[in-house]
Amino acid sequence: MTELLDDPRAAAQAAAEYIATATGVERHDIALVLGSGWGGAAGLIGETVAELPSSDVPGFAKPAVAGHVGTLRSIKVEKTGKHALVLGARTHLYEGRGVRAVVHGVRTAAAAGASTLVLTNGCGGLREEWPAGTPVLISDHINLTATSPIEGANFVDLTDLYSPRLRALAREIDPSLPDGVYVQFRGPHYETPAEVRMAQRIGGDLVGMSTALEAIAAREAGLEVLGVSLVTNPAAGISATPLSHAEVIEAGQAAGPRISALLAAVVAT
Ligand SMILES: Nc1nc2[nH]c(I)nc2c(=O)[nH]1
Repeated sequence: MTELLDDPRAAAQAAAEYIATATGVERHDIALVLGSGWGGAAGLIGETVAELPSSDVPGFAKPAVAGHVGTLRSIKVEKTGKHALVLGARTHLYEGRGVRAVVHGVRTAAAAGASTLVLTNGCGGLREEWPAGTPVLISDHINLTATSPIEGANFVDLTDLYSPRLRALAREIDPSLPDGVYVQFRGPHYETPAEVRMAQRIGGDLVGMSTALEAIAAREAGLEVLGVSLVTNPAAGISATPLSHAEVIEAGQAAGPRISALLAAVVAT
């Protein structure tokens, strides 16, 4: 049986056409993927024009957990009149749907007309000076997934993949934002303390299970990318006293207003 994603380009086109019809918005200028802890940002970006279950959009996953339906939101940015497409549901590589499914949302955003992509995530922090709740601008990544969304002899350059222009703009809004290198592991297990030490030694500052593959696909599609991580926990072995899950959730929530305001300001520029 042929799968829609057997032809990624056609699948993205079909998804973009579905979104244009379902939302009544012909073209979306900017797309955002909201990771763990970033959900509150959508409400600050502007007025929701339409919201639809991601699972209704061609190529997007059916809800993994019954009742847990991710949504796509079309938001009109007040200040600029631009249209933002907020992808509330992310497919992770560890779900086993393949790398085409992981980057389908990014390719759909490009097909929908976006020229800018904001990728956010929750992640583990490798620096003791970055407690849970610290937002970090991704300056570069290390892809430890051993795969790529790019197929065939298409040797895409990834220099400045995380736009220096957009990072400078974010830092004008919040000068205290540090830069960090994000290391994507496949997951779903967390890293061992030895793997965390390895990630530090090879130049990583953050560890996660998303973002790098999406950013590569975004570059291939010609999108300008801003990546922002929210440290939600010290990575394994970093902190002598591991946070409880409740403390991790609390730290993420406490950071909510600051990171939501940052995203809203970036989108409105
Ligand atoms: N790989 C990895 N992903 C994460 N996501 C979150 I939230 N915390 C972590 C973490 O410590 N490691």
